[in-house]
Amino acid sequence: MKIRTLLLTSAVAALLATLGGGIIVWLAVAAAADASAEEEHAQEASRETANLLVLTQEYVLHFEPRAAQQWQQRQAALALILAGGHESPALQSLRRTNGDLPQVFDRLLELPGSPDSPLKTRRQEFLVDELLTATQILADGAYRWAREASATQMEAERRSQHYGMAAFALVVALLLAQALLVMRRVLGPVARLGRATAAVERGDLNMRLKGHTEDELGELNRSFNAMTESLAQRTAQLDREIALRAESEARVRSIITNAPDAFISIDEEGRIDEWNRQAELTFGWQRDEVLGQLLSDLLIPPGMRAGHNAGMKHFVRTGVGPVINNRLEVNALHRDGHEIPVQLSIAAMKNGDTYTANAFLHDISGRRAAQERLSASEKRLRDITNNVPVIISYIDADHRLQFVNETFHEWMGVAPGDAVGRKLIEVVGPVLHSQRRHNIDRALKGERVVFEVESEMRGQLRCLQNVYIPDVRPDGTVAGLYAVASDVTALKQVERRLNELARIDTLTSLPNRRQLEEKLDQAVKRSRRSGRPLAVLFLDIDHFKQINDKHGHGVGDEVLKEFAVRLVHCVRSTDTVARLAGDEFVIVLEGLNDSAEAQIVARKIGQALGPAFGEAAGGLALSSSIGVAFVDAGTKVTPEQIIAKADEALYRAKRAGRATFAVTEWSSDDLAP
Ligand SMILES: Nc1nc2c(ncn2[C@@H]2O[C@H](COP(=O)(O)OP(=O)(O)OP(=O)(O)O)[C@@H](O)[C@H]2O)c(=O)[nH]1
Repeated sequence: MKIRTLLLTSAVAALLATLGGGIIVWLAVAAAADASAEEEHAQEASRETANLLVLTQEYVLHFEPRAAQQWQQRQAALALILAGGHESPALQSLRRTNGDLPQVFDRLLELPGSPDSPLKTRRQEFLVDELLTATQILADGAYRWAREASATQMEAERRSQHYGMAAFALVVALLLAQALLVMRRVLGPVARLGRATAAVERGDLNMRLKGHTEDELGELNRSFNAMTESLAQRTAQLDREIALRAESEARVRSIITNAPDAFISIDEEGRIDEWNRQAELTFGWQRDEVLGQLLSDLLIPPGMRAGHNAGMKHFVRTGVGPVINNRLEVNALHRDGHEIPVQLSIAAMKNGDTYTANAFLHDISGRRAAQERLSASEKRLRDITNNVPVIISYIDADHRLQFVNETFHEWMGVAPGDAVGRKLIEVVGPVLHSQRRHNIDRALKGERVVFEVESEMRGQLRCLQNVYIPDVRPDGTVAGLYAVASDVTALKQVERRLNELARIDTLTSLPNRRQLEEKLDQAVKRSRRSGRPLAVLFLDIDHFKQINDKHGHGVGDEVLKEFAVRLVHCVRSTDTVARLAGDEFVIVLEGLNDSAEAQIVARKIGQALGPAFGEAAGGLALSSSIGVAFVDAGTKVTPEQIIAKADEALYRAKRAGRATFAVTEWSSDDLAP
């Protein structure tokens, strides 16, 4: 049952009981009052009857009229008294007795004052006696009535007291029962709830109440449990959030403390309220020294303070300013008075109606010095690149020129300002571009390329040695290429000359062994292509050693020179006459029809040597032995094999007595594989 219903029911019961008890008590009290009034009435009647009896006795002694009058008045008053009161047999008897008295008294009055006869005397005595008896009876009756009324009144009073006590006891009992009920059903659970609430207040959110009755306290218990459960969850959630926030704050503080940049925050008055470790390192002030100090006094150079303070005033009100949310480079004061270049980032923080600021300051002294060093280095590099006689350029992956030096300007006639940013083909033209395109592509694929190319630049043919170096990013992709082009035209000419010299016999100006090998190789290939045979004649001056020995090496040299000239005259211009070494010469005859033609040439040489040599050559007559190797167009032999065959034939000619020639006989073993 609901407590409210229970309390209401018990209250109604108590009320009804109290009401009933009250009515009973009231009735008892009323009865007692009634009995009391009756008792007073009876007492009064008793007193009056007693007085009447006294008056009667006085009257019957003297029979005075005044006494008679008083008796009558008293009797009438008694009649009036007896007329009231509760009807009862005793009262009715008293009324009757009192009502009979006047007749007796009147008869007594009717008697003369002094009886004059015994009869009268007797009659008077009889009437007196009757009157006294009746009055005495009346007095006795009134007395009894008074006693009875007094007993009745006492009984009524006692009863009313009993009823009052009983009602009081009932009310007390009911109140006690109700109190017990309240204690059992309300105060106990409320006390437990109070203890549980106190426990919750102390922070014990695991407190749960047992006893899930269906009354209000049961509901309250459930609500309390739900509330503590919710509180526990909410508290746990809050704890987690607080922990997360604390962790986040700790992280932020750690980041700020250990930030590589100086972190400074200022309040709306421009006073410092945060100063991290890097700020200490950068500006030389310790955190404890600067907290509460004006930023402008510590960090702003004197010349900038007025502007700073004006800007601060505006910023504090509006949250905006030229330095807010911008990255600027400014100068700040170090503790020792020197200025430090710093990169400044400021964020505004709204704080009620005003704004405060958080600033990160990064000391860029090192960077600035590095920039200056870099600029100087770049300038030096530019000076160098502009003054070296090579083209230095950078071509990006899109084939656009991103750098060219002054030499490029000089050779190509395009100023760096007109070349940078444009496609290479637009700057150098399609011809030069096509000469380089393949190698550019190779370099852009990551290959270091070195190549030579001859290009006409501003009407001048230049032989350029190019080095393309790929610009490889850390991830392996190629951003572009560095191109270095050196003009090796002069070098090439020297090289060509050296090459020629290396392939020419300096004494006779004939091709030497090296050039002979090249020319023979080409001749063999031509022979195969043309199908025309060729022949190689291997010549050696007979007894040349003796010329040297007899006439000296100078004469020997002259002999060799004139010998060479005579050989050249014996062959066609398309043939090759070469000096191998010492007095050994080789002639390559091309475009032959058969071996007979080679033999004809051999004989012709023999005849050409017949006349005496010039004066410088000592006027000598000499001869030569010749080995002839005839090579048909279809014969697959190598130049070395041909030379060897000719040498072999020469040996045979020497053996045959010199001043003659011998022709090679090829066997199948001689064929090249
Ligand atoms: N003057 C001169 N002599 C040279 C030169 N080169 C080699 N000789 C000499 O040429 C000579 C060659 O002699 P050989 O061919 O071996 O002998 P030879 O006397 O010709 O005898 P045969 O060849 O058997 O007839 C050597 O004495 C070399 O010193 C040169 O450039 N100038």
